[in-house]
Amino acid sequence: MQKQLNGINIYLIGMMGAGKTTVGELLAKQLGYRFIDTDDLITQATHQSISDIFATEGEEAFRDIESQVLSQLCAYQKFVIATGGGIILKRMNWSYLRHGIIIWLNVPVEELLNRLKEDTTRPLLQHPDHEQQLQTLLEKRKSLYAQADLEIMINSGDTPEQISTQILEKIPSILKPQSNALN
Ligand SMILES: Nc1ncnc2c1ncn2[C@@H]1O[C@H](COP(=O)(O)OP(=O)(O)O)[C@@H](O)[C@H]1O
Ligand SMILES: O=C(O)C1=C[C@@H](OP(=O)(O)O)[C@@H](O)[C@H](O)C1
Ligand SMILES: [Mg+2]
Repeated sequence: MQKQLNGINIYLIGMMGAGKTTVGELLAKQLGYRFIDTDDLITQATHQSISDIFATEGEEAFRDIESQVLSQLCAYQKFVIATGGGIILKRMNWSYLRHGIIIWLNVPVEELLNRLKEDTTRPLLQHPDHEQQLQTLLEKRKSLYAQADLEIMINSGDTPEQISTQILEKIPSILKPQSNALN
């Protein structure tokens, strides 16, 4: 598979709680790729938690930093990149994401809710009604997530290992044949 990928990066997109970070780490191991999470890069670059950035500088400032971090990743190869759930919002980010293979982890709200019920780290989930908040965000974002190269439908009970395997099985179907323009 690595040979077929020819070093191209893999970007995981999807709602908060979709498993981008969890599945991404596994997928990287199976591909012999390195793993990176854009939120981690942002925290390292700013020495602030994501929540603190939202609280002190606001969401727009966070989105600008997120975009800068993403733009720098284009220079690298052989990475599985777990993105933040809102990375699809900025049109400019798609020009960076399109450097790689974009995979949407599509998880139903009830499963997201189940996974995030104890979560206190995500600033956009501080709304008292988590289900309503997730539903509203997903409705706004679904058409953007759907622009991914590959959609992985995930159901409750699907393990990270099963999802990673499913991704590996489906990637060949979206790889463009290597052009043999020189022959
Ligand atoms: N396939 C899965 N099944 C059950 N729980 C999962 C699965 N993938 C991730 N989780 C859990 O869901 C939460 C969010 O996972 P995470 O990888 O941080 O998602 P994201 O990066 O998309 O926000 C974590 O508690 C994680 O352990
Ligand atoms: O959905 C979003 O807008 C966000 C998702 C978070 O990342 P995860 O998707 O890893 O939770 C993080 O980037 C920030 O809280 C904003
Ligand atoms: Mg994450």
